[in-house]
Amino acid sequence: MTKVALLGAAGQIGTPLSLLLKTSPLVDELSLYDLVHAPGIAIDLNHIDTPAKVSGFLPENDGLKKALNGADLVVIPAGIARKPGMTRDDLFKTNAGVIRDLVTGVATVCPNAFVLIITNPVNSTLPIAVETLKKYYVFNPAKVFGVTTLDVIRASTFVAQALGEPQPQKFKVPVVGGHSGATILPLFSQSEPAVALSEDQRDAITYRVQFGGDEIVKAKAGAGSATTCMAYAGFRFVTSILKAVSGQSGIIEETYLYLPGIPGGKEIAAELGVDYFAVRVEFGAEGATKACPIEVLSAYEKEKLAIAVEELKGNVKKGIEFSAL
Ligand SMILES: NC(=O)C1=CN([C@@H]2O[C@H](COP(=O)(O)OP(=O)(O)OC[C@H]3O[C@@H](n4cnc5c(N)ncnc54)[C@H](O)[C@@H]3O)[C@@H](O)[C@H]2O)C=CC1
Ligand SMILES: O=C([O-])CC(=O)C(=O)O
Repeated sequence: MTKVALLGAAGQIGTPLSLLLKTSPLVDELSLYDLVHAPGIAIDLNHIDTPAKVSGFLPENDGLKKALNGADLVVIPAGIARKPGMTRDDLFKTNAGVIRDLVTGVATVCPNAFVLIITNPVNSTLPIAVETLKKYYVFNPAKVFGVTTLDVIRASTFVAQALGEPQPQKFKVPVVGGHSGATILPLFSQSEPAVALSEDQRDAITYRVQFGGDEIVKAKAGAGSATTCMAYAGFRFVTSILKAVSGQSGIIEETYLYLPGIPGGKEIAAELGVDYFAVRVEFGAEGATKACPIEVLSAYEKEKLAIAVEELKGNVKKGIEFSAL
């Protein structure tokens, strides 16, 4: 029996993600939690003819506790989203406290669950989640992740568009670093299959992956940021983890995590000089089993990597300092 809890379920990501999770054969129970509307969304979803049983909770009457009770995996898109003119870091003031409070719930109710943080700024909210779990002595580095799957999906999509290739999923492009602007680093030199990009194409696609979020924020003109593509990305990551948990081998996804806690991660963190970084990660039944080395970079990528690391250091520090207050 696998129970998934979705916190922030009534939001623009939460709603389509709850639909996708309801259709998953890997999910037996789905609990939805939000400040608003979650019980109604649960009833709505329960009219779908798939086996997963959905329940919905609001904060009153210990709703968070009930939502988390027995959860194997908790996915969190709760908090506020960007409007034009805002950076992801501008969300910190509101979302830092949201993550601390919700993860405190995880630490006390379902401390062994996987925890997937979608809420921005992920570069800082993941360290907050980790520090919160550490306070309760329940942090398991193999199970706590910042969701960066959308960056990977964008890299495949945009490179395929640039090359006029009809099957975007054919391109596996590692994306390392963090999840905002210059901290996002797609490694087109390591694309499989290999891609021959002109310098102009490489620069333009790298920029578009780094700032793809802004493209949507601008186009939505105040109505929010990436939502349906994020629900798709979040579902892909949840599915990969649940497949690995169910015994499937060979599962690899990029994710932003606390590297020193994972086999292979300590070396990468020492080399980079930062403990939190997205890399390709191998998954097994108990979570992350290996952080894959970043491999040989082009001169262009090396330059971008140094910029990403510097910016990330500040983002990580901000999250850790918040948690120390
Ligand atoms: N990691 C990634 O790649 C991406 C992350 N995001 C981030 O995901 C987050 C959610 O985005 P949207 O769904 O578009 O926002 P939204 O505003 O539509 O939904 C957020 C939901 O969270 C709920 N919420 C707020 N505080 C809460 C709390 N303390 N407990 C429970 N629920 C709470 C709200 O009631 C709302 O239903 C944002 O921070 C956004 O920046 C968005 C796209 C991509
Ligand atoms: O840009 C935003 O605020 C939402 C996001 O993280 C993305 O689209 O990658």
